[in-house]
Amino acid sequence: MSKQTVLVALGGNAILQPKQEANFQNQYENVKTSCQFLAKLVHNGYNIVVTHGNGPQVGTILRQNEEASHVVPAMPLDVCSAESQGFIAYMMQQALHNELNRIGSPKHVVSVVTRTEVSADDPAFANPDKPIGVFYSEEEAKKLSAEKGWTVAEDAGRGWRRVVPSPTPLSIVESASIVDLINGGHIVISCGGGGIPVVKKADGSYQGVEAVVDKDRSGCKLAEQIQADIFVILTDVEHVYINYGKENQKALTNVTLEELEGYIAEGQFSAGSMGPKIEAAYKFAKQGGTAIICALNKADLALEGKSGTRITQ
Ligand SMILES: Nc1ncnc2c1ncn2[C@@H]1O[C@H](COP(=O)(O)OP(=O)(O)O)[C@@H](O)[C@H]1O
Ligand SMILES: NC(=O)OP(=O)(O)O
Repeated sequence: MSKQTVLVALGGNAILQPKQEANFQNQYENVKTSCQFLAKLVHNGYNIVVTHGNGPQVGTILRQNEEASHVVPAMPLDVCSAESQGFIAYMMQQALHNELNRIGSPKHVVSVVTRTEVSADDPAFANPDKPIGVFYSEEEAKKLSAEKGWTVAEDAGRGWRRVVPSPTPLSIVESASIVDLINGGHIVISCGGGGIPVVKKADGSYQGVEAVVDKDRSGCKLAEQIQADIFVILTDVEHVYINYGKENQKALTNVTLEELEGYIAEGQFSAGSMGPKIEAAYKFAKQGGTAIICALNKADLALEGKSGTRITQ
């Protein structure tokens, strides 16, 4: 039987936990731990393509650029996205290579600078809602908004953050090259931070735009374009739950699209946290694939059907 291709989307906690300082050492230590779990999947015989978030990192890079603009020219947000993609991919490439060597499953790990096509007319450009950077109190966030002209918003009950436009991904520009790399036996890290947002002009050329694409939504698009067998969204909870955080909380293990539609209608999944993951998983399953939402440290068990929430038609 040919190997199954799994598109793995790594959540923010896999790189930086909410209360940690965003220094290199903290992020690299987290990435090293995450790569132990990714290496297990490779060892268990899956082809893996890894994508990841960049919200905290792209926000920090943007702020560095803005604060230092009197000394060195500031780069636009799409360039900051590219920087964050390269920085995170470097950590993962290094950590995954080292872990695969350690466990005796050496493989080539390669990262692709990936662009995501979006529409210049996407209504998200007039309605910024993607949180980036660090968390603030409401008071600090409103002060920064007044001083610097930022748009700020409350982020899923966790504090206040700067928000930027997050258009819908239409297509992953490098998907054909990613397929070639998978077929060549490489482990591919791609589409990090949702991909660098670009718009296509009438003459076929692309131009970067200032936005940050949601990594779960672009992960779904990439999974579709590379015809992945399974789309796994790794986060910090073992399952998707109904009545999450309440006394009658219940873990979902296997769920059909019809059941999921009911839960969505009941408002079971918070916008800004579980909501986008459910949206992406639903879309992938609707096309006939298997989507799994599970905890990073149980990814191998989830692929065996022993953990996580599995969404199918
Ligand atoms: N119905 C739900 N089931 C499980 N987790 C939920 C639910 N609703 C909200 N959440 C929250 O979603 C979080 C995962 O989303 P998020 O923090 O955005 O993930 P990541 O940064 O890993 O991409 C969980 O830690 C949990 O607090
Ligand atoms: N781009 C993106 O979705 O990043 P986070 O997952 O870190 O918010």
